[in-house]
Amino acid sequence: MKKRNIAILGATGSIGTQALDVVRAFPDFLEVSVLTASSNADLLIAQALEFKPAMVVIVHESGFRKVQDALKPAGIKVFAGEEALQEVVQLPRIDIVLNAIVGAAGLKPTVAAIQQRKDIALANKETLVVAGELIMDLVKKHDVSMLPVDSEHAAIFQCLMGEEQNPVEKIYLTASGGPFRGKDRAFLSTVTKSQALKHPNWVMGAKITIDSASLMNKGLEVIEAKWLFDLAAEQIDVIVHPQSIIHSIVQFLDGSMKAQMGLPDMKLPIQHALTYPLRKANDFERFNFLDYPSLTFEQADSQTFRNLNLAYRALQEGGDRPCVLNAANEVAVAAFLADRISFLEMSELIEATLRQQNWIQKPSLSELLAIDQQARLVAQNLIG
Ligand SMILES: NC(=O)C1=CN([C@@H]2O[C@H](COP(=O)(O)OP(=O)(O)OC[C@H]3O[C@@H](n4cnc5c(N)ncnc54)[C@H](OP(=O)(O)O)[C@@H]3O)[C@@H](O)[C@H]2O)C=CC1
Ligand SMILES: CC(=O)[C@@H](O)[C@H](O)COP(=O)(O)O
Ligand SMILES: [Mn+2]
Repeated sequence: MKKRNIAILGATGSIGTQALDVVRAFPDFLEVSVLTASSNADLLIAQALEFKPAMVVIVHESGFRKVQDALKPAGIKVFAGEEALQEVVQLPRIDIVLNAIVGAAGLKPTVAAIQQRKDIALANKETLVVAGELIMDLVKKHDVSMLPVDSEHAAIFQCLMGEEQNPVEKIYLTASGGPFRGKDRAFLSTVTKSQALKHPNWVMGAKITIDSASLMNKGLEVIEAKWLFDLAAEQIDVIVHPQSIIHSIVQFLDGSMKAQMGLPDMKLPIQHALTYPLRKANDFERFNFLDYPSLTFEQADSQTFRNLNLAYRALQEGGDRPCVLNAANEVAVAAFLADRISFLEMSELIEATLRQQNWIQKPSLSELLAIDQQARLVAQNLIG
């Protein structure tokens, strides 16, 4: 069987390193041609020496010399800078681009990859939050596959397989509830970043872990689902499921529901996207029902965790609102991680940024990129 050639953007992160575990599990099927990192030169060098890609990118110029010195003798081309991300995805031999960059920085490489007719394995949910309508139009225009890696969306995608003739009544995105599930606002007013960084079920990068704690992750996922599956906001519901075993659910017009389940292990959705439509045998740990005698469900507490409703509102208002929401959230999370604002101040900052930004109804890609930058400045100025 012909090998599948992949580019991994954000190879040094949580998704990127797990994607390389998946590649290690299928050496006869998957091969890596591009690896990228932002600044982690040492890990990028180690990965490149193991996987022998044709090209690597280190976004921060400061790491270029070190990476170049280490990889040039191995014949690996090294590039630096943000623009290089859009160039390396164009390598003709690449079949599929796994975008595991964090934040809106993932948007331009996704666009470049689609324009070069590469299939996309998308972990970078911010791509669809910022520019979902434009991205899905490009996917159609260039006739590429958009394969979700985010666990909930990978679950919905799998539930929809074989159901092409059957409209969806609604979907339920499951949410763990994060480390502060059941807590009130008085409790949240004093939480620290080390508490917020302890996700109950998943080990992930810092930004998404804070988003999970604030329920913004689920808000971003509602927007991501809208564009991936062409649904109305009213068709997307969130249900808290603290065990993170059921990864999401589709309900059809007859009331019947399909759910996808498995251990909380991102290697499963990553493998699904990289080997689609094949399900290849692996030796990853299997789920044991007796380890989980009870799977439970609760209503999301959107009074305490305001981000979920902010995301629904941004989706319903449309236009540039999800882009502004995302930019303000990225600034808020970075400020919380830098101990500059408190946990609850994150939602306040996002609300204030949304209030201060003008509303554009049908922004182009270049307008969205400009709005993203403006919203970041507004949010940063609000922090002071
Ligand atoms: N982790 C998970 O389990 C899940 C993650 N996701 C989504 O996947 C994406 C990646 O998440 P995760 O792996 O946790 O994040 P990490 O922070 O662990 O990794 C991010 C990766 O992107 C690189 N990077 C960071 N900033 C930039 C930038 N401005 N330009 C280019 N590259 C950059 C990092 O490089 P360096 O290491 O050098 O800093 C790193 O390789 C996010 O959108 C997240 O929401 C979705 C579902 C689950
Ligand atoms: C693994 C994954 O897909 C994450 O997005 C996860 O869902 C985060 O957990 P929460 O349900 O707590 O947001
Ligand atoms: Mn998810």
